[in-house]
Amino acid sequence: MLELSEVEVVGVVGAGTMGAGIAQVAATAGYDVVMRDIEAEYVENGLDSIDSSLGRLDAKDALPAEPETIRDRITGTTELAELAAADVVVEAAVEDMDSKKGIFADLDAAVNDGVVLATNTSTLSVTEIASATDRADKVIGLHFMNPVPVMDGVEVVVGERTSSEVVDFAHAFAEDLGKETWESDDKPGFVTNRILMPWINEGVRAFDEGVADKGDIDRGMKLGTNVPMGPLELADHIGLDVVLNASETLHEELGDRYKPAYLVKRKVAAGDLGKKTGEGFYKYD
Ligand SMILES: NC(=O)c1ccc[n+]([C@@H]2O[C@H](COP(=O)([O-])OP(=O)(O)OC[C@H]3O[C@@H](n4cnc5c(N)ncnc54)[C@H](O)[C@@H]3O)[C@@H](O)[C@H]2O)c1
Repeated sequence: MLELSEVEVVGVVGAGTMGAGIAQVAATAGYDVVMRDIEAEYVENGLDSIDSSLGRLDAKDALPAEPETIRDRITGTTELAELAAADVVVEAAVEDMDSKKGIFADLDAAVNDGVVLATNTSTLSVTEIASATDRADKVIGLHFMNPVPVMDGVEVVVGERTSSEVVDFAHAFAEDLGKETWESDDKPGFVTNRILMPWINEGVRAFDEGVADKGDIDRGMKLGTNVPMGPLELADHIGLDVVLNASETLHEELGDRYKPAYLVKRKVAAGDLGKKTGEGFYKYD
């Protein structure tokens, strides 16, 4: 299934922040979507967040169809077997190698031979994930950015065995979802997180070492380098647990310049994970 014109059904694994976003943009582009999570409650939460997001976009006249029409294209399920209908699958489950390998082995058995299996991993090796399947040539990274319906970019990550046809297909598919793409080799952190994680950790260390107040660090980077969020704000937005996990993976692979900042570890230990828990470097209502 390497012709985009033959793709009718998009499978999505995981109905969390990213899975729900990917399901939403695929349905908005006109595809039927099967979104699978492990518990009915997680599926429902994912569908609720899609409803809210579609409602917000509709209020801004930013949808190509009625929100109900788009929403009706999405089927939520806990059944792996329902993914058998998919012509391409994007996995957006937990960032853990053993889990991803288990999911890819299951997908490999569940879907047709020609189906491309993409992972939304932020930092894990696409090649290693692909090794859990008998179709490593059809496994690729499609690294969507958060929030998926809002962010324009998708990083296409090429594994050791990914075929050039699958790379072309991945770019075309992401573009059809309204995204612009860039390509990265399968090296730790790809382009984005390899550069972003040390930037965030350095911002946290600068704060910890008293270089400036946290507000001044964020304002300095925004006004000084034209980024929309400074490092501490962005860390809160991403989730400090996610930043720590990504930094630890990169540290393991790339050495000491990727060492997570101490304050990130301490905040995660305290349960202050950023926006999602109401407190990180800043407090949220
Ligand atoms: N959140 C971000 O900013 C962001 C950005 C880019 C990439 N990513 C990557 O996307 C992936 C998902 O991240 P997220 O933030 O959406 O996580 P999340 O925790 O919000 O959602 C993950 C979902 O996957 C489900 N899940 C776990 N095992 C599963 C299985 N076997 N089958 C089906 N569903 C399963 C969980 O129940 C959960 O609902 C991760 O690999 C992450 O690194 C996240």
